[in-house]
Amino acid sequence: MKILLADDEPDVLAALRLLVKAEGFEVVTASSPEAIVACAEATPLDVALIDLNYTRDTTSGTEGLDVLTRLRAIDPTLPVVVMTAYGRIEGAVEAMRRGARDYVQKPWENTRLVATLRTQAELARALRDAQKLERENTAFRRGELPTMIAESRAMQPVMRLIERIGPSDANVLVTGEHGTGKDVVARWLHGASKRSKAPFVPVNAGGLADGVFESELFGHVKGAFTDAKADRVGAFELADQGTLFLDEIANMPPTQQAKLLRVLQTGEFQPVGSSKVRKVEMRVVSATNATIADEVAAGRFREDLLYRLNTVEIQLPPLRERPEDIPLLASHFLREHAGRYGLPVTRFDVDCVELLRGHAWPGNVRELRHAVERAVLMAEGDTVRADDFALKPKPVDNERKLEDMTLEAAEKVLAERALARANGNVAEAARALGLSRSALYRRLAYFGLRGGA
Ligand SMILES: Nc1ncnc2c1ncn2[C@@H]1O[C@H](COP(=O)(O)OP(=O)(O)OP(=O)(O)O)[C@@H](O)[C@H]1O
Repeated sequence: MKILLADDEPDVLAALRLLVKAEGFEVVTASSPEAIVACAEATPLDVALIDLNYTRDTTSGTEGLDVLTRLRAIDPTLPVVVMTAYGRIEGAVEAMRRGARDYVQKPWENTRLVATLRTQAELARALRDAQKLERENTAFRRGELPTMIAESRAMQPVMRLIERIGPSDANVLVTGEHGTGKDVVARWLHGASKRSKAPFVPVNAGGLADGVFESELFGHVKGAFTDAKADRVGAFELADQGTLFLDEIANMPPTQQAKLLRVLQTGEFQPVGSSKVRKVEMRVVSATNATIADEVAAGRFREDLLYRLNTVEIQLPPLRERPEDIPLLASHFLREHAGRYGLPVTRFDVDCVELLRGHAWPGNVRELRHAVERAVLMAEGDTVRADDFALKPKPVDNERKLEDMTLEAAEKVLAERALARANGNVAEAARALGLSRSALYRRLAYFGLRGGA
């Protein structure tokens, strides 16, 4: 989570920075109204903590209030918390009237300040997600399915399974490493089901603090807790008749697992602070990158909850096990990013395919997507070249690949590596390979390689 801290006193900024960094926030700082605005324009933020007074006008707080108005214009969903000096509550009241989400008085109390910032960031994230969801659900209602490229042999059984169970009501657990496309599969399943006119609601189930979990899933009523300034509809209610997508389920703490299980068993829940029981009906698709059977065996994940979730399990292979999809995915991402940035890039140079297929892709499809995005931005003219990718050769992968090579190809790779290690000195490389210098020269000429000495 990214936070902007703004104050004109360097000591205050330093103390705040230390405090929130230790809590896992990523920090940017500003010490003038202009810098605050510039920062908010340049970086996506989760929350801003701004002082109301700056040197030009140290006590009235009007500079801070102006900044607040400008921040609201840049991004109305950015939660702003204001700081005032002790005893200057009027400024805080006016700031709240102008859209600040909360205020703290100096000297602040660390625990409370951090809790306020975290709550505001999480609530704002939920609001932003809801807006994104609305846009996506409009696409589902039009009958659109997300693009899913899966031509490789390893993906064929997966695709057959997805197509067969898509229209059914079965709960599905999607497993696979980070970035393998679990989210895409969940959306596809929803889009292909009879529920596609009802909402698809994703929840990062593994990333919610206890205080936010219930509010996020079950909603709350106004006044249920200090920050509950209005009623909030939870994910369960939003997903009624549709699909609830629970991501990162293996990271849920035991208390949350128990609460989730209860609702899945009964279909009933109560929003926080309400005594009214709501009843809902939905399909649940969940996802994890952990080996969930191991989590159950280790006692970290409830077996009865797993049975509720994994009526069908879909295992997505990592990208390195489906290299045939790499060129197709790369072309798809090239079109996407060229379109997004309005660039005339239309093709890859031939070397690129070899480069991309040879990379190990520990971050899977997401890493490939980012790599293509960068390359599209770097490309000159209409063609992406191998140099436009910032891919480092992966020694581990080369080792593995030697086994798949013909003897001649492996010999060439070994000669290249020996030369590289000897900084191009043929005599030294020959010694390392156990060849005479002239024998290595002959091999190099044959392979079209050149030694430097
Ligand atoms: N088969 C595919 N065809 C097209 N795009 C894909 C495919 N698989 C993944 N992507 C794209 O790759 C990116 C990562 O995919 P996604 O978010 O679905 O992965 P994930 O497994 O849910 O990741 P994480 O475990 O980190 O949540 C997304 O931008 C997604 O659109």
